[in-house]
Amino acid sequence: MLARMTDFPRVAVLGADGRMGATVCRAVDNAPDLQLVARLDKDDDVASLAGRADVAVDFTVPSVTEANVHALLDAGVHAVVGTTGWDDAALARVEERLARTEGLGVLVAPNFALSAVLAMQFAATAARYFESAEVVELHHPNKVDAPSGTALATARGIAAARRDAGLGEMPDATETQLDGARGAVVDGVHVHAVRLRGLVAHEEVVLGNPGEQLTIRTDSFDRESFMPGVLLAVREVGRRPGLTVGLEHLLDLR
Ligand SMILES: NC(=O)C1=CN([C@@H]2O[C@H](COP(=O)(O)OP(=O)(O)OC[C@H]3O[C@@H](n4cnc5c(N)ncnc54)[C@H](O)[C@@H]3O)[C@@H](O)[C@H]2O)C=CC1
Ligand SMILES: O=C(O)C1=N[C@H](C(=O)O)C[C@H](O)C1
Repeated sequence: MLARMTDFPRVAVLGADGRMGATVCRAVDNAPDLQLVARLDKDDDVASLAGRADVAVDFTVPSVTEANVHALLDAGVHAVVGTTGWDDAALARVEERLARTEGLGVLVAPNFALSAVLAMQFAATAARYFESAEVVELHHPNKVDAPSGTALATARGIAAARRDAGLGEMPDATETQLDGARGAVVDGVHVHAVRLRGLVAHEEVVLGNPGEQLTIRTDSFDRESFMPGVLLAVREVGRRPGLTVGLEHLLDLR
């Protein structure tokens, strides 16, 4: 059965007992135009949502999120996904699955906070003008993946912009190092991950030229920062059949 978005979409949350899932449940509950109809966590059956939910929001763990999306599509439910761990192959499998199902939409976004979406955009815009660019992400110590999905997307955006501009490798004379001292390398961009009690989700992009530096920084001090973006995606996903990657497409930024 295919979900047809009503005026008051019925929303399910996957990962409802988690930090993000619980925050999303509260946000949906408080939204006058949305109905929270199901809170699922591990061991709950996604197939049970068929005919009961129009949209499901997935904030679970990287190891299960793709399977959840396929199960949601089987159940005829649109999906909004914030969970990290998506690579090109996983996205391509979902796109291929969507091509066989008219009318369903999936939106996957590495970050739903406006400041983070803008920071990624600003970093990609600035990248072509600087010799050097590195990404430092800083998160709470309960995070299970490193680097963050946002940092991966930021680094890939910087790398693509540098490639388009014909820039070569960044200057780096390092000959010897302790393992990890220069961070992970994502498409040629160094990415550093800090885990610190007290933090929520933060990222700094530093870009350097001789004699000058540009710093672009985004801070989510509270998970509330992700909620306007999540709710926007919930309201819009049914109007966007197929796969959408990134909240920027709903914000008219690209
Ligand atoms: N895109 C964005 O704006 C944001 C993305 N995230 C990402 O969202 C994900 C969740 O983050 P947190 O809420 O902090 O993690 P968390 O560990 O607090 O919550 C994950 C929840 O998923 C549940 N879960 C595990 N397997 C499941 C399954 N098969 N079905 C249903 N539920 C299952 C767990 O029991 C837990 O309750 C992470 O990948 C994180 O990086 C987090 C914040 C913002
Ligand atoms: O785990 C988190 O907390 C976050 N995860 C996402 C990521 O990995 O980019 C988004 C945000 O940084 C918070």
